[in-house]
Amino acid sequence: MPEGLVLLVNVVRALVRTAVFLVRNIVPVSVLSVLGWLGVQFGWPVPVLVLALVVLALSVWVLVDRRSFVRWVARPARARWRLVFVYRRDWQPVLVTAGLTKVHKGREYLPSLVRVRCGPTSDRVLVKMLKGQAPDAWEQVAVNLAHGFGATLVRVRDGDRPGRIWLEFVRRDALAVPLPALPVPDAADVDLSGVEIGRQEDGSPWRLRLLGTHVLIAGATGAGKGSVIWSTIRALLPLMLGGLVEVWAIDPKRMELSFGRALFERYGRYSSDPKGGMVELLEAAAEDMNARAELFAGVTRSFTPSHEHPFRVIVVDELAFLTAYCPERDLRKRAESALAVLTSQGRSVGYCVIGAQQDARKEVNNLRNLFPDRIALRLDEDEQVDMVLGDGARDRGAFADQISSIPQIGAGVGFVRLEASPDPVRVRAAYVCDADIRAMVALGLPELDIEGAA
Ligand SMILES: Nc1ncnc2c1ncn2[C@@H]1O[C@H](COP(=O)(O)OP(=O)(O)OP(=O)(O)O)[C@@H](O)[C@H]1O
Repeated sequence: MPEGLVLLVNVVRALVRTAVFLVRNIVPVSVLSVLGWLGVQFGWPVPVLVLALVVLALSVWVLVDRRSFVRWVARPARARWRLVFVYRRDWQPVLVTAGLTKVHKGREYLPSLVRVRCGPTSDRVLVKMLKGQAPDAWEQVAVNLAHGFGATLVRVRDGDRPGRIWLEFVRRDALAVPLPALPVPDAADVDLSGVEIGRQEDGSPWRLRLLGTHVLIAGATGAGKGSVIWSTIRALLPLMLGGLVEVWAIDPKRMELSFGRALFERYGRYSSDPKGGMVELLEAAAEDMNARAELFAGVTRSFTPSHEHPFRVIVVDELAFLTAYCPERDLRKRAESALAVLTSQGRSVGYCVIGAQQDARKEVNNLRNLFPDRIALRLDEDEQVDMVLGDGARDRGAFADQISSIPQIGAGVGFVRLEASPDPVRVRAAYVCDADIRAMVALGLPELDIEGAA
C-alpha cells in the first residue's frame, strides 16, 4: 500500500475514534469545555468558584435528601465510572478469553456493551449479543466473566428485548451477615399476600405470600428452615393474637416447633405424636377445610379472614417424616391424602400449608408440585435445585448447592422465584433465636411462666 494511503487511513481512523470518544463522553467533555472557556474568558478563579458552588449544592442535597441524591447523582456517576474503567476497559480481552467473540474473514465481532447500572451490591450490564448467540453461551462462562471483571458472581438475566441480556455482577454479598429477627409488626401492617420475613439480595424486604398459596421449604440439615418458619410465625403473631390467624403446628422432630408449643396450643393446635396424633391433626384440618369449601361455595371466591373463619397456616416441620419415613404404612397413606386434599383445595378457603423438608428428591415427596411457592435453601446436590425451583432455575443462577454450610454465612440463605419474574432471587430469612421465641410466647401468654413455656 502506498505510504500516503496508509497515512490517510490512519488519520481517518484517529478522527473517527475522537468523534466516538466525544459522543460517548459528551457530558464530561462539555463540562470541562465550559469550565475551560470560563477560565480563559474571565480568569481561573471563576471556574474554581463555579466548582465550589456545585460541590456546596451537592453537599446540601446529600444532607437534605440522601436517597434522591444517591438515586440521581451517586449511582449514575458510579455506573459511568465502572462502565469506563472496569467494563469497557476489560471488555474485549475478557470476552475473547471467555470465547464470546467470533472471527469471520479476519474480522473480529464483539458483543456490545449497551449500559451499566449500579446497585448497592451489584452492577447490571446490558449487553447486545452477537446475532445468533443465545444466553446459554454466557451462562456457561459466567465464572470466567466473574473473575475477569472482579465480581464474586455473575448471573445472566433476560434483557429488555430479544438479542439483549443483562449480566448481573455481584460485587459484595449483601446477605453474608445474619439478619436479626424483624420487629413484630402492627396488626394493621400484616398483609397475608406478603409477610416480611427477611431481605432480598438488593436490600429490599423479602415478603412471603401466604394467602392463596402453599409454601415448600427445602434445605439440607442446618440450612435454616427453622428461621423461615419462625420469621413467618413472627410476622403473623399480631393476627394470631387477634384471632384472625391460627397456626397448626406438626412437629415430628420435636425440636424446632416445640419451642412455641404453648403459643400454638393457645392460638392454633400442636401435635408431635408419631402414633397418629399428627395425622389426625392434618385430617381435622382437611375436614374443616371441606366444610368451609361447602359453606363458601357460590357465595364468595376470595377469602377474608374473620374470627369465625380464621386464616389457618398448617406448618409441617418435616414433610418426609409423614409421607416417607413414618414406619406405619397406613399413617403414611392417611397423611399423604390429607396433605393432598389441603394443598389442592385449601388455597381459596383460607388454608396455607407450609412444609419443610431436607430431601428434595421425588421419591421422598411426590406432593411437591402441589406447593406453588418453593424456597430452596442450601441443598446437598446441584440436581436438587431444579427439582425444588423448577427446570432451568440453576442455570438462571440459583446456586443453592453452593450456599455456605457455615451457619453465620449461609443459614437462612436461599433462592426463591417471585411471581413477577422467572429469574430466581437470592434471599435471607431473619434469624429468630430462642430468646425471640420466648418473647413471642410471653407476648401471647403473659400469664405463663416463660421459662416453663419454652
Ligand atoms: N437465618 C439465619 N441466620 C443466621 N443463622 C441461622 C439462621 N437460621 C439458622 N441459623 C443457624 O443455623 C443453625 C441451624 O438452623 P436450623 O435448625 O433452622 O436448620 P434446619 O434447616 O431447620 O435444620 P434441621 O433440618 O437439621 O432441623 C441454627 O442453630 C442457627 O445457629
